[in-house]
This record gives sequence, structure tokens and C-alpha cells, in this order.
Amino acid sequence: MTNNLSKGWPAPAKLNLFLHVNGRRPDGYHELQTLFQFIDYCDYLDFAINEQGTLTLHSEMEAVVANSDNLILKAAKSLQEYTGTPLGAEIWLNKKLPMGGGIGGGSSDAATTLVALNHLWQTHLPQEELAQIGLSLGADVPVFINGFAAFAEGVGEKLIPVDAPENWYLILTPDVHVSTAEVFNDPQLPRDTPKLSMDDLMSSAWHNDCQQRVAEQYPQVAKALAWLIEYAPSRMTGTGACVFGIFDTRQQAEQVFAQLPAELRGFIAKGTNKSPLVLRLEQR
Ligand SMILES: C[C@](O)(CO)[C@H](O)COP(=O)(O)OP(=O)(O)OC[C@H]1O[C@@H](n2ccc(N)nc2=O)[C@H](O)[C@@H]1O
Ligand SMILES: Nc1ncnc2c1ncn2[C@@H]1O[C@H](COP(=O)(O)OP(=O)(O)OP(=O)(O)O)[C@@H](O)[C@H]1O
Repeated sequence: MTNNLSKGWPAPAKLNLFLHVNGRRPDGYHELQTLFQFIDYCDYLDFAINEQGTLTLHSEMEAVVANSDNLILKAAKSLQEYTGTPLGAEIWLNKKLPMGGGIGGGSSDAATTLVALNHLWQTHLPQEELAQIGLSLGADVPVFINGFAAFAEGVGEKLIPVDAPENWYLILTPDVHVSTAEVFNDPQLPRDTPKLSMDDLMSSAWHNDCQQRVAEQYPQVAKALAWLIEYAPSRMTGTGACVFGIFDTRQQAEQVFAQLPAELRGFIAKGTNKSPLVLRLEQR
């Protein structure tokens, strides 16, 4: 048995700098236009490859999500089946990202698993094929695999790399789980933002079409936004619950963070157009 321990593979969070809902398709899925950017705040995964083909996960989040439902094991299994590799892996997850907050932690863990194992198992799948496997695990997985900030449209699968401003963010994490499916099933969700060209979108005012309804239904989200917006331009990411304030410098973000009321929680992170996962891969 080989036991090559490969440590510290980052699975960064993402922000949706804007999220426009343009319509609903006959299958119930929504046409979106959104801008993804990574932040330098990550889960970390370690991998030990084995020749028995077994897949195991060690994670403190097992108390919340059974390992068999964890996207990490689903991703590893998908890659194993797709490539037919006889190799397996023992995986350790150091979970730092809040779950169900619209910052994509589950999708990012899945993407990092696919990218790291494709490297460690030497299965050599091209990025496009990894992204295809990723898409079957979640709409946001391909952007994490590609590893560049991207404008996305359709149901999120068409990605165009974008250089977005790499701001500092103060991200508040309301203590509530917002279900993406419920937000998209809400009859009162606005679904009529006109589709714009990418150039027009980049120069227009950005908003999140899900924000108002989520804030109406979750007072914790409304409260976090109401506080943050006093200090900086602020929005919700994805379908919530996290909200972010935008700052030019770390110092400005820290000054506001220092005033955070005791009942609110958050962290500071920097926007990065190149994913920490890509940076890690380049170091090898
Ligand atoms: C809205 C975003 O957070 C933007 O980053 C993502 O596109 C959501 O991605 P996700 O959490 O991976 O969501 P999925 O697991 O694919 O979808 C959850 C549910 O949300 C609804 N859904 C999702 C994406 C989409 N474009 N239209 C939808 O209507 C569907 O009811 C779906 O069953
Ligand atoms: N490794 C994982 N990390 C987090 N959640 C996972 C993982 N595997 C499965 N899940 C499931 O996925 C759900 C959504 O988790 P996640 O943290 O990705 O939500 P999110 O940040 O709202 O994502 P998105 O922005 O893509 O909607 C969790 O509630 C959990 O049940």
C-alpha cells in the first residue's frame, strides 16, 4: 500500500458579486446571470492515496451531513467510476466555511476533490471533462474547477473568465440556513431582470434578485444587511444567507469589523480572481 499524504488542498468560498434572475425554464430551473469571484477563505483537504480502491472521509461535519451524502465522497466516487482507476483515497476535511450560506462550500469541496485526485491518481482528465463530472454534482462545481472569476449565464454552466475588482470583503454569516430550492420556488421571487450583454452588465449597477425576498423571510439576513449597509456597499451572495460589504482596503474592513455587534458573526477576506486551488496546483 502506498500512503502518500498530500496535505492542504484549499477549497475556497465564492461570492456572487451580482445575481440576476432572467426567467424560469419549463423544467423549473432558472436562467441566471451572475458574477463569481473567489475569496481567500477556504476549507482544507488532505488526501492519502491507497491501492485498495477504498474511499473514506474523516470530517467533523459528519454529525450534520452523513459521509455517504458528502459531496467529497460523491466527487471521489464519480471520478473513480469515470476513469476506472483502481486507486482509492483516505480524505480529511478541515471545515471552515459556513454551510448553506451561499458561499459554495460543498461545491468547492467537491471541485477540490476532483482536481486533487485527478492529479494524485494521475488520471489526467482535461479540465473540461472534470467540469462535466462536477456539473452532475452541483451547478457551481465547474466554476471552482476552472478556478477563475467568471461571468456565468444559463443555469450557471456557461462560464466566461472575468477580471473583477479584487476588493476586500467583510462577510457576515447570519445563523440561519437558507434553502436554495425554496428561494427559487418562491412565487414572489422577481424573475424578470432583462438579460444584458456581459459588457453592459460589468458597467451597470449590480444587485441580487434573491436578496429582497430572503431578507423579508429571514430577519437575521435583514438585520445583517441593515447593519453592514451603513458602512459599505453591501449585498447578499447566492441565495443567502451570507452578506458581504465591499471595501478598498483590509484596514477599512477591519475598522468596521471591530464595531460588529455581539449578536452578529463574520470574517474578513480578499476577493481573488485566481482561485487558491489553481495557485496550489501551480506550485506542484
Ligand atoms: C444560485 C447559485 O447559488 C449561484 O451561485 C447556484 O446556482 C445554486 O447552486 P446549487 O446550490 O448547487 O444549487 P443546485 O443544487 O444546483 O439547485 C438547488 C435547487 O435550486 C433551484 N435552482 C437552482 C439553480 C438554478 N439555476 N435554478 C433553480 O431553479 C432548483 O430548484 C434546484 O433543485
Ligand atoms: N462537503 C460539504 N460541505 C458543505 N455542505 C455539504 C458538503 N457535502 C454535502 N453538503 C450538503 O450541501 C448543502 C449545501 O452546502 P453549501 O455549504 O455548499 O451551501 P451554499 O454555500 O448555500 O452553496 P451554494 O452557494 O452553492 O448554494 C449542505 O447543507 C449539506 O447538506
